[in-house]
Amino acid sequence: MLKINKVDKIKGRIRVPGDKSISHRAVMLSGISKGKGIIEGFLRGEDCYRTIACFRGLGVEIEDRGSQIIVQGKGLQGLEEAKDVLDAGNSGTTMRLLSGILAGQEFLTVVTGDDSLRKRPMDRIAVPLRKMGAMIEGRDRGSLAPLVIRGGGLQGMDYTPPVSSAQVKSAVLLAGLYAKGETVVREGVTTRDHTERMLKALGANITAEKGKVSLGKSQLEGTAIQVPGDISSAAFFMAAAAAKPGSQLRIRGVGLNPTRTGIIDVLREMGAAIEIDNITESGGEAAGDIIIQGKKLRGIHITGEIIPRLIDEIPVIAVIAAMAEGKTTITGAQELKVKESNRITSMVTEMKKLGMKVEELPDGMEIEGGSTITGGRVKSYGDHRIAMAMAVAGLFARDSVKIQNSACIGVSFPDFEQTVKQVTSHGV
Ligand SMILES: O=C(O)C1=C[C@@H](OP(=O)(O)O)[C@@H](O)[C@H](O)C1
Ligand SMILES: C=C(OP(=O)(O)O)C(=O)O
Repeated sequence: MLKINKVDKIKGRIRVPGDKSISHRAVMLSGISKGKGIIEGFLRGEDCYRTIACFRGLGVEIEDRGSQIIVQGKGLQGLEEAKDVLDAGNSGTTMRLLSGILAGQEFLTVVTGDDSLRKRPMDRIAVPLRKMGAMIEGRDRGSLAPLVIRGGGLQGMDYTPPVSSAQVKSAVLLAGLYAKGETVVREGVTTRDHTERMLKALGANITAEKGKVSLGKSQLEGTAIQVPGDISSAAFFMAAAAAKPGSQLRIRGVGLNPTRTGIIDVLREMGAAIEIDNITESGGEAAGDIIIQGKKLRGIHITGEIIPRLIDEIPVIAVIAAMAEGKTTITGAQELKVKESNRITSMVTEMKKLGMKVEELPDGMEIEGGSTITGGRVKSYGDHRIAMAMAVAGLFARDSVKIQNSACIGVSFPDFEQTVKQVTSHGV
C-alpha cells in the first residue's frame, strides 16, 4: 500500500525511467536484427522484463550489464521454437507486437498473460495477421489470450485498422518484415510511431508519410539504441507541478516524439507554464528537459486527434482537472476501456471516493473543477496508471490517500515512490 500526503509545492530536478514503448521495441527489433544491439536507458519495469523473457524463450541471448542491455541479434530468420508457453504478464505491447513477429515464424508458439491481459482484445491483431496468412487461435473464438500462433507464408497487404492503435499498426508492420510484397498500414489519426522510427534506424526499407506507412523487403542491422525518459511517466509529475501554484520542476532527458507530447499541449491549454530545453536526438527520437511552473489551471475540452497522443495520460489529467477552474470534458477516449483496467470506470469510481465531482460518459468523462479532495483508501485495480494518478490526487488531498495494491506501479515506474519523495519535502 502506498500512502501519499498533501504537499504545498512540487520542486526539484528529476529523471524518469526509460520509455516503455521504445524499450520493448529495442529488445524485439534487436532480437531480429543481424549483429549486436546495445540498449542504454532501458526501462527496468516488469513489462519490459517480460519482453526480455519472451525473446530469451525464442532463443535470443540477452545480457544485462547494468547500464546496458546487450542483445545478440538472430537476424530475421533466426528465432527458435520456444520450449514452453511465453508469458507477456500485464503487457499489451509485449503480446501484440510479439504476435506480429510470431506471425512470420513457421513454428508454434503459445503466448499468455496475467488476468488483466487475458481479458484484453486480441482480435484487433489476430484478424489482420490471419489475413496475411498466419494461423492464430485463442479463447472466445480466437479473440482472447492465451494465443496459439503458427506463422509463415505471409503476404503483404494494405491495411487500415478499425481502431487507433500503435500496437495494431506495429504488429502488422512487424509481420510485414516476413511477408512477400509490400505491407501498407493507413491511419486516420496518427498513433505513436516508435516502430517506424526504429525500423528505419535499423536499416529497414520503410517510408512514412501522413496517414500511411509502407514497408518493403528489409534486413535489420543491430545498433546502439539510446532510450529517452518516458513522457508517460513524467506526466504524473508534470501534471502535479503544473496544477500546484508555486511549483518549479525540471524533468531531464524526456522523450519528445511529437506523437507522444499531447500532455504538454493539454497542460498549456489549461494555462500551465511549460518550457523545453536541452533538446537532443538519437535514432530518430528527440528528447529534452521539460520545465514546469505551477499555476492555477482552467478546464478544457479534450477530444479528437489529440487522444492517441495522450491516451495513457488521461487518468492523471482527470485528477488535475478536478482542481482546475471550470469543467473539463474528455470524449473520444473509448480505448481507455480496454487498457489494464477499464480506466474510465476505475477513475470515476475512485475519484468520487475522494470527493471529486466526476461523471462517466460512454467515451470519456466530465470533471467539475474546484473540488476539495478529501482523502481515504482507494483501489488501483492492478493498473499502474490508476495507482499513480491516485497518488497525484494524494498530493492535493486534505487527508492522506492510501492506494491499495500499489505494487503494479512496478510495471512502468519502479522508482515512483522515491521520485515522489525527491520532489516533495513531506509527501510520503
Ligand atoms: O505501442 C505502444 O507501445 C503503446 C500503444 C498504446 O496502446 P494502443 O496501441 O492499444 O493504443 C499505449 O496505450 C500503450 O501504453 C503502449
Ligand atoms: C496501456 C498500457 O500498456 P500496455 O498496453 O502495453 O499494457 C500502459 O502502459 O498504460
